[in-house]
Amino acid sequence: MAYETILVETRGKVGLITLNRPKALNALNSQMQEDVVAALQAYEADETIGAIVITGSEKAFAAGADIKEMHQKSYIDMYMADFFSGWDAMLRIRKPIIAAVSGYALGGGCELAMMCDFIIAGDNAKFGQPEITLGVMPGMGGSQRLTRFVGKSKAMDMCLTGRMMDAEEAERSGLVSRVVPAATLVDEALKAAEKIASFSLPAVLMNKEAVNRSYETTLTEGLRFERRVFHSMFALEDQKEGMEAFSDKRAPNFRNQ
Ligand SMILES: CC(C)(O)CC(=O)SCCNC(=O)CCNC(=O)[C@H](O)C(C)(C)COP(=O)(O)OP(=O)(O)OC[C@H]1O[C@@H](n2cnc3c(N)ncnc32)[C@H](O)[C@@H]1OP(=O)(O)O
Repeated sequence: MAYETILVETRGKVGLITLNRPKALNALNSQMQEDVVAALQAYEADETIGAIVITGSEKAFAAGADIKEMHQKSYIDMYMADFFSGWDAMLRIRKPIIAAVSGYALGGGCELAMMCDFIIAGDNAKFGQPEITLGVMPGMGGSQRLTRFVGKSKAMDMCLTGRMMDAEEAERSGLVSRVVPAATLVDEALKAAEKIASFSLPAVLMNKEAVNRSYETTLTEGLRFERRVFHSMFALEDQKEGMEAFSDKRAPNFRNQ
């Protein structure tokens, strides 16, 4: 399938989506939202794919929602279109998605990265929620997800001052899982995705679901959910294979069953 605003390549069991509006620093317009969601849904349906990486350019993962597309819209335009709600489809993707962030991840760019399952940052990455400088506030989840990642104090600081956080601070604050040299960012993200894709797909999906559940429920309910899902994994052939392979001192051969 051809996309207008992204490049899509398959590398073995990994889907790689590259945001591709370089002249606008990958500003996220409605077309890009449609393209990214469609590509993710295609990878979700593709049985050969075990994990997905989303990346941008060296200068910008994405410099935010497209201000030029938005700025003339009225309240009723935004409300009736439920503007940005198209991104919610990303949350229904069950396969893991890694954001590989180089350069600017601002506003909607930071929010898109946070919608992924984890973020690997290049050492040149800069994160921010600068909406306050435009007279608005985050609208793709920044005020909620950033607060969960980095805590109230830093999230307030970022949203109220609009300042950027560099890669080192982002790692220290828990926003990103690791920082790597910008030159090797995509390779490192692909390596992580290949590792995930080498495991049992149902086990991967259940791990993702359980970690995400911790954001939505109490500790008691989350622990109960984890135990039930863990028990259910003993119905998988891949559980037998994984544990037998350990005992036999050989590599497991997972069949996603
Ligand atoms: C989703 C919500 C609700 O949360 C809201 C948002 O996301 S609002 C957007 C938040 N993002 C920003 O406010 C960042 C805006 N961009 C910048 O501040 C700067 O571009 C920069 C600091 C990231 C980089 O500066 P510089 O290197 O000087 O490049 P520029 O010349 O400014 O940009 C190059 C080119 O890209 C266009 N651009 C950049 N960001 C956006 C954007 N968010 N929307 C639309 N277009 C953007 C910029 O206008 C330039 O294009 P031309 O004007 O030269 O055609």
